[in-house]
Amino acid sequence: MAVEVTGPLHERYDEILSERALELIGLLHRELNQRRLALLERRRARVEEIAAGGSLGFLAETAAVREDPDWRVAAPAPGLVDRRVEITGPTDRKMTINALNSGAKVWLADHEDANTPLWENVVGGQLNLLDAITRSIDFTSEAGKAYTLKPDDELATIVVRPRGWHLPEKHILVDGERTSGALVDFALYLVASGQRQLDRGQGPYFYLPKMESHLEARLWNDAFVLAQDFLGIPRGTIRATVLIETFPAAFEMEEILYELREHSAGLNAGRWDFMFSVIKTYRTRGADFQLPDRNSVTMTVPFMRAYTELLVRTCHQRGAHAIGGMAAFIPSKDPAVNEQAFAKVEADKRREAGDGFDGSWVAHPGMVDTCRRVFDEVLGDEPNQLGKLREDVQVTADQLLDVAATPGEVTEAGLRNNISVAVQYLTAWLEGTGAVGIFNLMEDAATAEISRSQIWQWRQNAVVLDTGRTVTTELVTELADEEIAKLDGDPARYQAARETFLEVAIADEYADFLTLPAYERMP
Ligand SMILES: CC(=O)SCCNC(=O)CCNC(=O)[C@H](O)C(C)(C)COP(=O)(O)OP(=O)(O)OC[C@H]1O[C@@H](n2cnc3c(N)ncnc32)[C@H](O)[C@@H]1OP(=O)(O)O
Ligand SMILES: O=CC(=O)O
Ligand SMILES: [Mg+2]
Repeated sequence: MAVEVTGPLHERYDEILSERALELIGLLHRELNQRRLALLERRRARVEEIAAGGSLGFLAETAAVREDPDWRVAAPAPGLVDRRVEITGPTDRKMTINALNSGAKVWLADHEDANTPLWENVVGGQLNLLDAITRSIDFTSEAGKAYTLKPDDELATIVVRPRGWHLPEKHILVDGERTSGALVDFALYLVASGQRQLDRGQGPYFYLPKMESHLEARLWNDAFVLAQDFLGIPRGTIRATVLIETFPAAFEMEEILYELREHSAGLNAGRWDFMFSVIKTYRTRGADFQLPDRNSVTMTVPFMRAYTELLVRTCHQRGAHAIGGMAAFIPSKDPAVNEQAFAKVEADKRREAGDGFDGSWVAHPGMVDTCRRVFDEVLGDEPNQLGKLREDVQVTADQLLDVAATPGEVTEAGLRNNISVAVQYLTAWLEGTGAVGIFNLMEDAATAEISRSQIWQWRQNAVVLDTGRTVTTELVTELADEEIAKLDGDPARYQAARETFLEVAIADEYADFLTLPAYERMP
């Protein structure tokens, strides 16, 4: 059986779904898919061990990698030396132009947390990237506003984030099997745009999400080697920054860098998925691993400090960039809210720059200047802080695991907020939009995962709220209906999201990712 495309073929889709791209997808699938599925199974086995009383920790079998002082990752590639401000966002046409023009050094072109893997987004996003790279992109809004790219030297470097290892792609089959969304996004970009990026003096660069172990990093590295050999481009051409955004990966940062060292462009502290993963991994272990209301878990609580400090030290010891995470505040039309949002983003970036991060993320073009100004002050004339080795940092496994030291309470307002955010986000996601502003915050797949996972854990732990009510299936269902009634428009619009929400927030069997059942509801 061959490689089959079952999704509709719209105008120009043949430029992305080329024979060569499909051939590469076939090769990657046949060589790597069994390993991918086995690694996903391994994730489940680890959660079961933890549920039975086990614990995460640094690995004995990889001690030699951590103890060898001599290895380093590859030197930074062109366009990735100075990464003081990185903007993230989906790859629709208007946002592609806005992000590239934003003044950020890097644009994380997102096919992951900020994207719904609707077929039209999967292929259409790649077309927009191709047009951006060939400088042929433009856009006119319904109101007649025209968008074009600024001159080359003012544009951000493109770094594409493919889907995580867990998501399938149902519109491309190999030998009758669904393919991996991660490998599809990777291969489509590499074949359509990789050489063009090299011709422009940069390269095919990626951000790799949601990995849980160094073995998953090895799988990516093997995909890179296979793809480079297939295309006849030198090994090490592809570069990848790995998001350390799962609890297990925090114990394998050094090993992840090592596996990818020839292709590595550093690590990023993906705080939102990290928080989701903490809840998910220890969800049945009672109060010691229970977090309070989502909005009260800041980056300065002990386990978050431990994780980010260790990340900077690990990266800089190995010559790799350490990139900070996303403050979810976005500009608001309300001046008081706006002032607070900017103050919070500034404080967040100031902490990161002071800790030694080489740059950080913003969710909105309006935040680029704030982040740049803060990093400018700390970097001076240097493009990064790779020389700041942070030898003062010593982080133990116990510090990484100290979730219990997080202050804060679980309130009914927090529960209602989680319900409303999750339902509103799922509604947008099912309609094809993967990032939205809700209650003055950026919400995406990672933040929605926190909301629904907290509810699952609070119900599991029968938490008593500040109002004296206990979190039960009945209470969550009742509050969901109350919160949906407050939303604008026809309540019928929220029905599919309500059903998906209840499935992922209170069903006895915990769904590994909310996007998995949601994807099955999509065409
Ligand atoms: C946990 C994580 O993984 S974080 C990374 C993943 N998440 C993201 O990337 C989210 C990125 N941010 C966004 O998608 C958006 O900022 C949103 C959805 C939160 C808010 O977007 P909007 O509601 O359009 O905000 P707003 O109306 O203030 O936008 C003003 C302008 O900025 C543009 N804009 C806003 N955010 C972005 C962005 N991230 N990239 C490019 N352009 C952007 C808008 O398109 C709009 O353009 P226009 O004036 O030309 O029409
Ligand atoms: O991808 C980033 C995160 O915080 O999650
Ligand atoms: Mg994430």
